[in-house]
Amino acid sequence: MRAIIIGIGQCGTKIADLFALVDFETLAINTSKGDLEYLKHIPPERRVLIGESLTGGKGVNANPLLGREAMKRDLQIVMRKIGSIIGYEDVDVFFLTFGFGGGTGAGGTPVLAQALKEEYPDSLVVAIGALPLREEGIRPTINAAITIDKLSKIADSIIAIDNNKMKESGDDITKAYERINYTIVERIASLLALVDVPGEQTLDASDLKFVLKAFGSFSTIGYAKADANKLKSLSRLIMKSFENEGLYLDANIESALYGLVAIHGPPELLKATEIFEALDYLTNKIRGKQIFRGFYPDPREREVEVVTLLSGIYESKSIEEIVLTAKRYAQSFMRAKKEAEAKKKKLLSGLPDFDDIYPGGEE
Ligand SMILES: Nc1nc2c(ncn2[C@@H]2O[C@H](COP(=O)(O)OP(=O)(O)OP(=O)(O)O)[C@@H](O)[C@H]2O)c(=O)[nH]1
Repeated sequence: MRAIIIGIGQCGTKIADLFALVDFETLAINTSKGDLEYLKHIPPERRVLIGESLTGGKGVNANPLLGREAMKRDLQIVMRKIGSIIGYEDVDVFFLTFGFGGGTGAGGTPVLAQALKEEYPDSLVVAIGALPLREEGIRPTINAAITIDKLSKIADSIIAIDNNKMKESGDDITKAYERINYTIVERIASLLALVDVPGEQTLDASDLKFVLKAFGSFSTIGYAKADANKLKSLSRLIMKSFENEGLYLDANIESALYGLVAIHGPPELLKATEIFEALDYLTNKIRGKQIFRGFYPDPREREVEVVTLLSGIYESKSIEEIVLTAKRYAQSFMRAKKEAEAKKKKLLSGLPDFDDIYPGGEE
């Protein structure tokens, strides 16, 4: 299974940087030179500054029009860089990490996603984006809603992470982002690490690709972990991984089409009856009724870890709130603009031109 992680913008490159720390192939793309320099683990030759002629390397200040233009202008450089990383071996999935609320990520990601789909039609393009916090105001919400709409027509899946759900009250924002990013990478890396690994029942790259090829709908990844000597019920732990508190998006999992569950832990604890009890429950719960499963008994392991990927989700409160707020705002903004234009027109109508008032200059 070959995955390439491409971070776009500040949030996206910080997340990609953590993936680099755990040895994934990564690329960082940003309009801000300073933010690119700040990365710790992605090597300098895997960092691409875009839109320098547009922004002077200073970022786009949450303006997705500039983010889009920056990516368009330097798309050839970006695609050449991606081509040089790929070489001759196929890529199964491109994961694009970004923040939905900013300018570089929100504007640039759909442009890159489209180019990747055209150039690598056999690879999946999966967007992993952080949704803005409510307190950030209306602009990030609008950026997010419009980018969700665009990506839903291009990407195979959108793994949306709701910062509101993941932020704990009292968290300072930098710490909160660090923790959220770490959680995202831990979950996705744990899942990818189990694909193609020999186990009692193995998940392979084609299972994961099947689940992620979900028509531009939403996906979410759940997670639960317990100390082997403290585990009371494995089926309860598995169910916890796809209950609301285990997921990082408010989503109605009953609306999911596909699921994939990977369970890793000491062999004596991976009891088939308990696993099947939980997986039957999940299979009956989701609309698509298809669950892929992988069990990985590992005698060295002292923890039981469950990663659950649910895809084909069309009902999510987190997404609905953003889209409806953006739509309400856009409608009232356009109404206000129309009223202001009508007022201006009324106020200015009936004014003469200069030559109606002043004597002509040709006399
Ligand atoms: N989870 C998470 N979200 C983040 C992080 N940094 C920013 N965000 C969110 O992402 C959005 C801003 O995106 P950024 O990546 O900072 O912006 P950008 O794409 O670099 O675009 P510009 O800064 O406008 O050039 C906001 O809505 C934040 O809530 C982060 O490290 N982790």
